[in-house]
Amino acid sequence: MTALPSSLVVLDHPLVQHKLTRLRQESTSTAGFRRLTRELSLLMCYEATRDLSTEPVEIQTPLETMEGRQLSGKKLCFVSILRAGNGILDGMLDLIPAARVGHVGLYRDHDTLEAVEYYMKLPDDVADRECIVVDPMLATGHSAAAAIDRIKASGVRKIIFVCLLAAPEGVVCLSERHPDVRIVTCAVDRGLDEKGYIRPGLGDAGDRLFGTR
Ligand SMILES: O=P(O)(O)OC[C@H]1O[C@H](OP(=O)(O)OP(=O)(O)O)[C@H](O)[C@@H]1O
Ligand SMILES: O=c1cc[nH]c(=O)[nH]1
Ligand SMILES: [Mg+2]
Repeated sequence: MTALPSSLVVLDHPLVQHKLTRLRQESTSTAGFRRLTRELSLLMCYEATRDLSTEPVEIQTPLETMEGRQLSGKKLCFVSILRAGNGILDGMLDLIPAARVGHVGLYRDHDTLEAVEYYMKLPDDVADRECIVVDPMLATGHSAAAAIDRIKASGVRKIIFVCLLAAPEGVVCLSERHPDVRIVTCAVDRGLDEKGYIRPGLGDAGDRLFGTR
């Protein structure tokens, strides 16, 4: 059994596990897969943002004034790893609609399993923001590690990586290349097969989200 790092958070909440099980099922339709991904994204966003800083704010309730709390500092930036990351992005933006968004376009070379970059656009002031990087799958970890290399090169200091499913190999790879990055996921599966797919997994997340296969 691979030793998993302390930077890993696995959401063992019953709602998360129920929805993840439905998501994995081959019989789940494209529409169902999208809806479940969105719902799981809300729950993952809740966990990923638990350390955001807040500040006091005086407000008026219908009955009296009180001191509430509001988020402080610069707003968040979500970074979606294209294309499957966009399925998670939708749910995250439901919860934090004012967040900025960056995109890193990567695909896995089928033979080498290395990440190949084809697009990159981050907000100009991304270096002043905390980034939550989203991609449904952490398989070998090459895509996530390459995306985070590029985001760090833009000066970002705090990054959290959020995915639906992880393989132990991907968790180890990402935490070795980026030990400072917290990983939030719904499950860590058994491992990778010879084609680099997560087993038992859920198949190709991009194809299931967008109905391309
Ligand atoms: O950890 P890794 O081994 O790098 O694999 C994970 C990557 O594979 C999938 O993307 P894919 O290359 O299928 O692109 P897509 O999102 O366009 O389908 C997935 O969405 C991740 O980005
Ligand atoms: O199992 C896997 C591995 C990488 N990408 C996917 O979409 N699924
Ligand atoms: Mg894919």
